[in-house]
Amino acid sequence: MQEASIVGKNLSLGYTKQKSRKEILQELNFSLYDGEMTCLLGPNGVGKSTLVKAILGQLKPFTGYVLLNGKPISTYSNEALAKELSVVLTEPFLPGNMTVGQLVSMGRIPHTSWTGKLSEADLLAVDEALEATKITYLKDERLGEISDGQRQKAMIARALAQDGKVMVLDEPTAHLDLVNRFEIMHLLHEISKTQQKAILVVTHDLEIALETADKFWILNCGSPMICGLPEDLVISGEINQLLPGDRFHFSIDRGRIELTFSELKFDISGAPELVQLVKNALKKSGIQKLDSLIQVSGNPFLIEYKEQIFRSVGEFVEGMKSRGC
Ligand SMILES: Nc1ncnc2c1ncn2[C@@H]1O[C@H](COP(=O)(O)OP(=O)(O)OP(=O)(O)O)[C@@H](O)[C@H]1O
Repeated sequence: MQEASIVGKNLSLGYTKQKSRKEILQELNFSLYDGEMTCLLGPNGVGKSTLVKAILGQLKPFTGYVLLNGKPISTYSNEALAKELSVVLTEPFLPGNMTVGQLVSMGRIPHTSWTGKLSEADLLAVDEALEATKITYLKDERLGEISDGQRQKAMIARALAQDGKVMVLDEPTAHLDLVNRFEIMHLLHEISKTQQKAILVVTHDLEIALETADKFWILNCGSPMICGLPEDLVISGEINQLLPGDRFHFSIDRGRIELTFSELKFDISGAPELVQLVKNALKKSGIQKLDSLIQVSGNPFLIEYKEQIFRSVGEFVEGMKSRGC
């Protein structure tokens, strides 16, 4: 039986201004399981940060409750909460002259005595956190003199040193390049497994989340939150709730978001990945209709159309344009 450190029951969340209530999310039910990385996805403004605030005990629900280790989160003191919940927020203020080691040591604050002095156990926890995030070599570097990806890993190391059972990260990969985004998400997934932590990551990176997350929570305006295995949500088509309108869809075959070509009239034969590339190029160049079969083959790549051979997609598109298509 899986253990859930965080449970939400019948939550309705929102904000109160003067005496009027603005309800943002209704009827939320969820469990954040230990040893799993869950990604929270949804369009801008749907209420992801609002839900995170409720999970962190910073926003009182209109109705329902959040349980942390089986106890209402509202019954935890700030100190007790800091021992259970580690948070990595977007763009925190970090003094540039602080070293990575000092930042990670800050994660131990909830555990130190009033003197603030780090014990042997605290120092060990800091070293372990640096090691788990593979940044021991950065310990003495200043935050102002390392890359964004390295700084993000340092923030994760600080959260790890805090040693809460639950880690909540709000867009930890924002502003990072593709490789760093993959690396951070893989790292978080690895930590969830090796340290049996319940990790919640707010992200807009659908494709990387699909590769790395154990569970998805999908928020969409006006519909109930969807919780499930990413793979099941792809198979059921529920993943498409993240792709509003009909311009895009999620392709099961290719495991990625694709343009929907319903308005395009092409008859193309060949390997699906090559067909997709040719369709993309035709669509971008404004060609919507070709009346004969387009045959695409690889090794060597060529396109045959009305008995004419084209050796690249560019050559084909130019050829079609010159025919006035
Ligand atoms: N303090 C606040 N007072 C009143 N309304 C708020 C407050 N904070 C957020 N909102 C509103 O709640 C809604 C959800 O905002 P929230 O920040 O939770 O969305 P989000 O999904 O995290 O968006 P994003 O992806 O852009 O970060 C928005 O309509 C927003 O205007």
